[in-house]
Amino acid sequence: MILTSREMKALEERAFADGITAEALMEEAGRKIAETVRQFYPFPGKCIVVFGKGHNGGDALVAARHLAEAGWTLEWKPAFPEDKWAPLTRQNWEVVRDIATGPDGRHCILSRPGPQPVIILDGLLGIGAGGALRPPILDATREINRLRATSNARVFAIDLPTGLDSETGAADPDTVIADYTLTISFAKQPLLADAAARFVGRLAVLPLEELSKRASGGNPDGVATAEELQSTLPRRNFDMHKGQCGRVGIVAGSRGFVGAAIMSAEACVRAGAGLITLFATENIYLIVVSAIGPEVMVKPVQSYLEVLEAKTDVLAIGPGLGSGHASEVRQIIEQAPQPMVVDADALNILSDSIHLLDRCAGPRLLTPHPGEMARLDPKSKDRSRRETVEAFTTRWPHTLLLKGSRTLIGQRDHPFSYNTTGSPGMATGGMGDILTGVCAALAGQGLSLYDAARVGAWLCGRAAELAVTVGDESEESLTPTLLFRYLGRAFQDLRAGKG
Ligand SMILES: NC(=O)C1=CN([C@@H]2O[C@H](COP(=O)(O)OP(=O)(O)OC[C@H]3O[C@@H](n4cnc5c(N)ncnc54)[C@H](O)[C@@H]3O)[C@@H](O)[C@H]2O)[C@@H](O)CC1
Ligand SMILES: [K+]
Repeated sequence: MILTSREMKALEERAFADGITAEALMEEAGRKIAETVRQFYPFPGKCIVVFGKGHNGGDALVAARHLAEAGWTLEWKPAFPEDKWAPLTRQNWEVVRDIATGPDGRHCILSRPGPQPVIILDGLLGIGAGGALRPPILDATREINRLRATSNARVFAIDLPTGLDSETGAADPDTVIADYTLTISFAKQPLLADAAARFVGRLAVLPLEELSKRASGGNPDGVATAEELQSTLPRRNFDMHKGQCGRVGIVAGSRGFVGAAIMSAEACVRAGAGLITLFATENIYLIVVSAIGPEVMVKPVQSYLEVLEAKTDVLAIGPGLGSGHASEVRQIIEQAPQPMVVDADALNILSDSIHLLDRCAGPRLLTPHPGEMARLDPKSKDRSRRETVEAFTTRWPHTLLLKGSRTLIGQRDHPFSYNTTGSPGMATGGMGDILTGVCAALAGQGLSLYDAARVGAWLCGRAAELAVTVGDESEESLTPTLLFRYLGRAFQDLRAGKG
C-alpha cells in the first residue's frame, strides 16, 4: 500500500487516539533505521547525524543511539539550537548524549583498521515538511550534498530526502541526494514521483507494527520489498528434479552481439532454471559454444522457427538478436504457447507490428528500457512512467516491466509494483540481458510472469547493491556478470524477507 503524507498523518492520529504514543513509534522507527543501515553496512564506521527540530530528527537520534551501541562513531550536526527542538526530540537527545558523547563532543568506542563506511543520516525534515527549503535547514541540505559529492559518504534519508515536497514529490533545487531512503511505516506517494528517483535512491520501507494494524484505504499500488515478495518464491522439495525447474529456451545473439546471448543464458542458469537451451544460428554457433558456460545447451538452428517445435516450458527472446530475423521473431512471439520474456531487439521488431500482441498464443512479459518503450508507444515520451505502464496494460493483456532507476511493473488487474533495489552501478550495457535470463528462469520455476518480473528486478538490484556494499566492487567497477557472484546472497535475503 502506498500512502500520501496526509494519509500517513491521519493513520498516526488514529494510533494516537488508541493510546499509542509518538515515543513508542519513534523508538521502533529508530531501531529499524539502525537495523537497516547495518544490513547495508554490517561493519561499524562513522555516522554523521544531521537533524532538525521535529520528529524526523527524533528518529535520527534514536537510530544513532542504536548505531552507537553497535560500535559506530557518531558526529552531531543539529540544524537548530537545542531550545528550538520538539520535546520528544530533546528527550531522545538526552538519552543518546549520555550514551554516545565523549569529551570532544564525539563518541568513539571502536576503531577498526582499514577503510570504514561513513554515512550521513538526514533527519532534517520528514512528512512535516512544507514549502521551499528555508535556513537553517537549507544550509544543512547543502552541507549534506557537499559532503556526498566530495567524500565517499553514503546518505541515508529518514522517511523522505529533505527538500522533496511531502505531497507532490517535487524537488527543491537543494534537495538532499540520498543513496538510501528509509521510509517509515508505509511507502509515501512523493517518493515514487518520476523526478524523485534520483533523490530517493534505494528505497526501504520500515513497517511499524501499531500502524500496519490500523492501515486501511490508501493506494493499492505496491513497492516490491523482500517482505512482500518472500512468499512468491517457492521452496523446493527435496526430491525435485531438473525437469521440474523449467526448460527454458533462449533466442538471442547475432554477429557482434553474442555476449548478450551468453549473459542471458548464464543468468538463467544462476537463477535456478533446470535445463537451458540457447538457440544459435550457424553463423554464431561456434563462437557461442567456445565462450558459454558448460551448463547451457547450445542448439544450432537454420531458422529460429525450429524453436516452435522444441520442448520448452518458457522462452526468452531478444537480447543481442539484431534485426535480421524479424519475420521469425514475430511468428515466435505470436505462435508459441509458452510464457515468454520479450526483450531488446525483439521489442524493436515488435514495435513495427504491435497489434500482434492481441493474437499471442501465450502470456508475454515485455521488458523495455525507456527508449524501447518510446518505440513501442511513442506517446510514452509525454507520459509519466506510471501513466505509460497503465496505458500499455489497459490496452494489452500482457505484463510490462519498464526499466529505469525505479523499475515499474504492471499487468491488468494487478497492482502497479515499484522496485526498491538497485545501484547506479547498474548503468552498464548487459544488465538487461541478465534480467531477461533471471525472469525466464523464475517463470520456468512456476512464477507467473508478473511475479517473475517483480522478483527478477528485485534480485538483480539486490545483487548489484550487495556487490558495492558488502562486496569489494564500486559503482564504476560493477559489471553485469559480477552480479552472478551475489545472486545467491540476494536469493537468501529475499527468502529471509530482508533488504
Ligand atoms: N508522528 C509520529 O507518530 C511519528 C513520526 N515519525 C517521524 O516524524 C516525522 C514527522 O515529524 P514532524 O511532524 O515533527 O515533522 P518534521 O520532523 O518533518 O519537521 C517539521 C518541522 O520542520 C519545520 N519545517 C517544515 N518545512 C520546512 C521547510 N521547508 N524549511 C525549513 N523548515 C521546515 C517545521 O517548522 C516543523 O517544525 C516523520 O517524517 C517521521 O520521520 C516517526 O517517528 C514515526 C512516528
Ligand atoms: K529526512
